[in-house]
This record gives sequence, C-alpha cells and structure tokens, in this order.
Amino acid sequence: MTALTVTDLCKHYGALKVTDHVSLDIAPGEIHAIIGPNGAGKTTLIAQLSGQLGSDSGRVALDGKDITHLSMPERVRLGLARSFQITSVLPGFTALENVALAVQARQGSSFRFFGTVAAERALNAAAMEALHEAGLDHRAQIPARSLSHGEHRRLELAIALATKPRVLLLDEPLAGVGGEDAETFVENLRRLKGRLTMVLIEHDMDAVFALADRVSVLVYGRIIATGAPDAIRSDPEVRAAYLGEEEQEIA
Ligand SMILES: Nc1ncnc2c1ncn2[C@@H]1O[C@H](COP(=O)(O)OP(=O)(O)OP(=O)(O)O)[C@@H](O)[C@H]1O
Repeated sequence: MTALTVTDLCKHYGALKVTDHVSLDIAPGEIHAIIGPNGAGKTTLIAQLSGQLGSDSGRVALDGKDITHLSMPERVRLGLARSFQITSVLPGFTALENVALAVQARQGSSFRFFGTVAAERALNAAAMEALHEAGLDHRAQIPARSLSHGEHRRLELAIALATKPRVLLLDEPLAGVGGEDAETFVENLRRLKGRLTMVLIEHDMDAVFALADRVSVLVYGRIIATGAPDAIRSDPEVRAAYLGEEEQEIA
C-alpha cells in the first residue's frame, strides 16, 4: 500500500491552472521531493495535501483512506502533518514549551488522568524527544525569539514531529538556512529517513539529491517526470524545464 496517494488533484485561480491533474504515489518510508521552477505550484500542492487549501477536483488518500474532504486538524489527527507554518511558534515561550504545547494538542485530554506533576513530566519527555529528533534538544530552555533562523526551522520541525506524523509535508525547510546549518539540518532529516514518510519541497538541489529516494518535477502545475534522483538529473525534459537559474543548480 502507498502512504499517500494523490490522484488528479487540481486547483485553479481564474484562468490559471496552478495544479493540473497532479497524481503521485508516495511509498511508506520514502522521502519524495517535489522540485520545479518558481511559481510551478509546489506550495499550492502542499497546501492541498495538508488540507489548508481545498481542491477543485481530485483525490487524496492517506494509507488508503480517502481524506480529500477532511480539514487540516482532522488530517493531523490521522497522521499527516505539515511543517513550517508561520503561525506555529510562540516567541516568548522556550523551545521546550512550544513543542510541549504541540504534544498536548495531539494528546488531547489523555494527560488528565495523571497528577499535574506527572502530566508535566510526561509532556516534557515527549517534547524533549521531538526536540532531540530535530537536533535542538541542547536549546530546549531558550526562548524561541532568541533562536537563530536555522534553529527556528528546526523548532518548527520538532513541533511537526510532536504530532507523531506518519507522513510529514516539508515546505522549503532549508529556506534561508545556509552553510553548516543547512548540512546539520540535512543530517537531521536523513536520520528520520525510513521512520516516517516525507514529501519535501526544496530549492536546495544538494539537499534534494542527498535526501530524496524519488523526485517529481512540477512545471506549470503538471508533473512532467517522477523517478530516482539520478534519472531525474539526466532527464532532458527536466533539464529543459530548468533552463535559467535552476539549471546551474541541477547540473
Ligand atoms: N491565492 C492565489 N490567488 C491567485 N494566484 C495564486 C494564489 N496562490 C498562488 N497563486 C499563483 O499560483 C502559482 C503557483 O504558486 P505557488 O506558490 O504554488 O508556486 P511555487 O511552485 O510554490 O513557487 P515558489 O517556488 O516560488 O515558492 C503562481 O503563479 C502564483 O502566483
């Protein structure tokens, strides 16, 4: 069975077809990158998959279950999370507190059977685990507003991981993260590989080709190729679609 099945997904704004019959089969444990030129529809597609944005037509299934008409919170509860939503971090709260809030949202009332101290300990333990997975446990007590940009991105990853997703949608996790920070982040994502399924939108081609098991190329809202990184890199149609700035990066 596939982890995430996307069939003929469409979204248009006026005459502009932003996603145009997009179909994808994402295997369990796979990192599936979606690349494409600016304006190709990548962010729109992720928003459709997460439930943030409704689709005009088409179908999305998670582990075989049709989730096309479910809201974003309903999808999160079923194990489909999106990282890097601007809204998710409270700047005055520590990294640990921010993640603990996400854990609490996932657990709902399940902590009410504990005493206050035990509940807090259980929450913190789960939050520390997510921070560790995101490579930020050493900064747990730092207020979010004092974290560097790269650390902020990792905090957003930890918040998404705290919802214990089976499928994680990552929208440009490396945007604005450079140098060593980017390498560490790629390493963090690599360590998660196989434990959950990831759909990754990323402009950093080094990261894409280092992480992805398969790559799909979106151009003008259409998937023009899907395949292993090496096959995609040498695909003439893909190279043609990247003429301009991206061609240098993909070479
Ligand atoms: N709410 C909207 N109303 C009208 N047009 C929109 C809307 N959202 C996106 N678009 C248009 O849809 C197209 C695809 O946008 P989208 O942000 O999904 O592309 P992208 O591939 O993520 O681009 P980038 O790589 O630059 O982030 C663009 O032409 C954009 O202007």
